[in-house]
Amino acid sequence: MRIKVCGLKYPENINSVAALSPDFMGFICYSRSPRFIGELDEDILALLPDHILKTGVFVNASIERVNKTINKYDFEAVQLHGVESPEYCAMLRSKVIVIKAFGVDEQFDFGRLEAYINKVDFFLFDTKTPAHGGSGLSFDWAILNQYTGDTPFFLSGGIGLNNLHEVGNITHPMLYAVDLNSKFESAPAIKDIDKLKKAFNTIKNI
Ligand SMILES: O=C(O)c1ccccc1NCC(=O)[C@H](O)[C@H](O)COP(=O)(O)O
Repeated sequence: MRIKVCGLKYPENINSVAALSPDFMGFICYSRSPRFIGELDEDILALLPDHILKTGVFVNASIERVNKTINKYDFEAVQLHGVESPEYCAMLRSKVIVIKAFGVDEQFDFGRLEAYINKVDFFLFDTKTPAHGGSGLSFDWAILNQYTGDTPFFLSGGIGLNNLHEVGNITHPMLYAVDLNSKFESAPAIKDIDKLKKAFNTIKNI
């Protein structure tokens, strides 16, 4: 099981999380989020180990702005949390790994995903909220049984030490990674390293 830690912003904390060797680190490029990276110095990210995929997280940004930000931070992946179209995703996929996020609730229609097949590398299933992400709320993971596609996915939304062990009960063959964010914070964008260490140990045994 791969691990993504999302919502990093502060240099010292970024380096402490990197020392845990997650597979992906997410940097929020959406100004309405409390985890927005703002004018984060690109030299901080340039020093991260190559095996950690630096991921820019966007919500309905223009392709120009996404491309500019990819170039600035040398992102290897983008995660898209708005209503980005399959064509938009395909344009970015010629350059970086594309993770398309969907807000899931009881009414979610997995048929919507068909248009994205071969246009994205991964789906990310998050809890549907008006804030687009970072809610700290989980959804009913049983809904994932309705997903019969073969694009691998990240499980996201309100994952914490309280429910992480239940991830081990998910037998879906396309579950690729778990996404850890607000449940591992002492304040927005400040990750609690001890909590993350516990989570990494749990995930290693899944
Ligand atoms: O984290 C945010 O503030 C955020 C805001 C807007 C769009 C996406 C955002 N985060 C993206 C993520 O990958 C989060 O890890 C995901 O939404 C789950 O967050 P949480 O429920 O806090 O675990």
